[in-house]
Amino acid sequence: MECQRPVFATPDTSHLSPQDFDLVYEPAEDSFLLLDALESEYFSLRKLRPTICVEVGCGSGICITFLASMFGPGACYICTDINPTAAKVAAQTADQNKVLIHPIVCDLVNAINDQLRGKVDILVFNPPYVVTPSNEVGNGGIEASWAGGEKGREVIDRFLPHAVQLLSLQGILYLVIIKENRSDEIEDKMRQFGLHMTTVKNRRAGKENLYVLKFTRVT
Ligand SMILES: C[S@@+](CC[C@H](N)C(=O)[O-])C[C@H]1O[C@@H](n2cnc3c(N)ncnc32)[C@H](O)[C@@H]1O
Repeated sequence: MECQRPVFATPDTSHLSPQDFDLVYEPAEDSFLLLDALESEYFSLRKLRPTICVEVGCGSGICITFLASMFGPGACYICTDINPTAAKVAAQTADQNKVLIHPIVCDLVNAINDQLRGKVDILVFNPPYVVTPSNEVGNGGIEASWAGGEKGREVIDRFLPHAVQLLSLQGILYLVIIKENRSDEIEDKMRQFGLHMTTVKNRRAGKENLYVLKFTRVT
């Protein structure tokens, strides 16, 4: 008998107000595409028996909360954001949805790099990917949600070498990008680090062509 993939509810963010979303990224098409991708990967991810899941740039906390609902209390759920309000709001989202997460305020994965090297089973990042002038990158606050600099890749390119180091042998990275970020160039970079890339989801949303890329170690 064929086993049906379970459907997971989108985390409840009704506790967040419009004022919260002046300070923290409001879940949008990119966030929901990432949730769809994770849900579609449920069986492959379950096989990993994940023990450590990390989201970089958690914003409202919708994605890490979704992962925590998928895999339950057997794993540890850590998320980071450079925006302190995002870390606070993400903790509230987890509470609202009755899961436990550990938000950390830091640049990318600086605070967990050493302790979690080679230990992360599921790593996700919906990064600031919009093509903007370089001087808009890393300005903090809500602008940090989208400002990606040249080719929209300045934050992504800084993150990729860290991702490679964090992943466990079986670990999987899911990364949201848009067409302008040049998936072919990202694929070349990651191949040099020994990672194989596939596309899990692709959707057009207004002007944006969104992709969820998946990276695994070449065995
Ligand atoms: C596009 S939003 C995604 C938010 C959330 N994950 C979602 O999918 O709705 C990008 C997030 O990355 C965070 N961010 C940007 N630069 C970062 C950095 N250098 N280190 C950690 N987080 C960063 C932003 O503050 C923002 O919350």
